[in-house]
Amino acid sequence: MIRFENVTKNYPGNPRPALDDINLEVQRGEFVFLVGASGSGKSSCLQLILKEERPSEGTIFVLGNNLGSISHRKVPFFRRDLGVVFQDFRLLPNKTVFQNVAFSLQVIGKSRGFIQEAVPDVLEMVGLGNKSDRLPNELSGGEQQRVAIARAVVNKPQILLADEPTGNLDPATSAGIMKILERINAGGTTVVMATHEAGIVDKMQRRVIELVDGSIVRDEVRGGYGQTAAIPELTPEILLGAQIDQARRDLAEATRQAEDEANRAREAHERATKDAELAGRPRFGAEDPAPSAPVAPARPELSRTESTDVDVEEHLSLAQDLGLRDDESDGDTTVGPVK
Ligand SMILES: Nc1ncnc2c1ncn2[C@@H]1O[C@H](COP(=O)(O)OP(=O)(O)OP(=O)(O)O)[C@@H](O)[C@H]1O
Repeated sequence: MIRFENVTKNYPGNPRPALDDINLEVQRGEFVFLVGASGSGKSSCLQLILKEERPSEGTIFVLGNNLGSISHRKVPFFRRDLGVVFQDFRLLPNKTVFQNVAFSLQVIGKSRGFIQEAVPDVLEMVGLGNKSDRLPNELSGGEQQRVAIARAVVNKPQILLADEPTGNLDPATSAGIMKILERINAGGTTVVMATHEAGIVDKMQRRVIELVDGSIVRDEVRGGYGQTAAIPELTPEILLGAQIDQARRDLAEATRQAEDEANRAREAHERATKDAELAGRPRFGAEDPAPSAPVAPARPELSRTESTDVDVEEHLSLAQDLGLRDDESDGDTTVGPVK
């Protein structure tokens, strides 16, 4: 169903490969966790499966297609058999729950009748049958993710790719999301999920593929999150702790020096005032204040994120994110099926 043969992925400007000579095979109906520290190559794997990125070396087969042989025009068709779920939901904010799910079917040219039947079914399946008229901002994070899952599976894809789908959710809500993904998998959909969540992986006891620096270091049929995936994330924290301690010491030393300097200046000022008084000279005027400790320069203003209007561009880019539109169709503002 998914096969990587000696796949290496290099990104421009990055001397180390994101994926380094990977070989893996995922069978139909499997539930696979991709685990590993940040930067280990999990998202790159998913992007390669979706043909969002091309391998620098090696060959990838998905659903019997050699991805290197699929032309750009055919990519949207290929992606119809793949559903995608992201950590940040990526819902259209001004569309209702129903419209968000219907969107992915409209994009691929499904009939009105099909949409009217399929959308309520899938919303029922994710437990949102009674919320189809709500807008995304009227839903909890877990509910928004359920809408995103409904949108990903409404067309019954053979493969569901999930990139940190529980990353923004609390443990109880995440457990609900995992139940839905399990149900989708039980219905025959192959699920590949990248995650950092040890608790979920340990509880599910499914296949675990662990990446370290772009290499597969573990591929277990029924595995847990493991120890090594966590070590690279802990190490920087330890280093960070040492750096914070050093920064504190540096700051204390700089403060002490500044105070010494201010004291010396104040003493000199007092001495000079006294000398002037003794010599019968005028005192220092108000326009000649006592030196004070240096003032820290003002911090530069942080730039504010610009708000963007919901418009055609947003719909097009969402269609691209969902793999329903070829991202190289410059100037083409339709999101319908490629003929
Ligand atoms: N578009 C890109 N351009 C350059 N380097 C990239 C790009 N995308 C990813 N990388 C690099 O490739 C490596 C793997 O990144 P990837 O996003 O696949 O890791 P990840 O395991 O999914 O990380 P995370 O858990 O933080 O999402 C990292 O070193 C990353 O900086």
